[in-house]
Amino acid sequence: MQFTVDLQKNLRAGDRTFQLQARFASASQRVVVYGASGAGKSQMMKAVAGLMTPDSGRIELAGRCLFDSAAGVNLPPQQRKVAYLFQDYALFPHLNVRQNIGFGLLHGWRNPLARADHAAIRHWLDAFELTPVADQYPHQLSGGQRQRVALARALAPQPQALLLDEPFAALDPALRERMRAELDTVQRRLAIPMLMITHDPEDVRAFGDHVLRMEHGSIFSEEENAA
Ligand SMILES: Nc1ncnc2c1ncn2[C@@H]1O[C@H](COP(=O)(O)OP(=O)(O)OP(=O)(O)O)[C@@H](O)[C@H]1O
Repeated sequence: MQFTVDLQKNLRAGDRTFQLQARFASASQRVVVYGASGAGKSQMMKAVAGLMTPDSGRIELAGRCLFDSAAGVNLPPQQRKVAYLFQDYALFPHLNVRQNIGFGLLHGWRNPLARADHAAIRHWLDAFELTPVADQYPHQLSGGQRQRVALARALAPQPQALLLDEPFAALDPALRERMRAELDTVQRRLAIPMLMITHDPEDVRAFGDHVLRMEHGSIFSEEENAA
């Protein structure tokens, strides 16, 4: 199995409660979970990434246990070896493109400028055609360039899985199509397991080898297509 997720979490905000009961297993490398706003998709992703601790359950990625409440396992996010791409890309505004990509690789560096020309950074700059804008800052980039920087930064530390939260939501339609094609190529080239949450049917069509539907905190299986 590439993904085994079975988690429970009771979320409370004031007198409102939300019960997350996400359960699925997939042998596919491209799993898409879709559902309306508020269905619980982001909370599930946070649990997989280690940014939210479920009340109980078990999470495995490619046979590696990340969380198991019964066994007392709860790996911290940095040990999970997953890349989490947020909707808004969350690039560091005060770091240029080269430094943003290098951040994950050179975690804890004291002087970003001195160490930023690492061979791996050059590789990713090249792979995503970002070399011409390597010294520019996020606010000086187009939406597509920002998305490519975020993807390069996520992939640079060679994660074992890619988690994507509405990765194209902020892009205009033409760019969205291009970036979908780009992600499609990159995922196939690296053969990296990918879990995407979205409410866009086009994402489901493009990446849903295994499609799951989420409603009111629970997951329903839809279909598993040949890769
Ligand atoms: N920290 C929290 N405490 C309590 N409830 C929360 C918390 N975070 C989210 N929720 C609730 O959990 C539910 C699921 O939220 P979540 O962000 O996972 O939905 P989503 O499916 O990702 O929606 P969207 O597509 O809009 O991002 C919502 O009802 C939300 O109000």
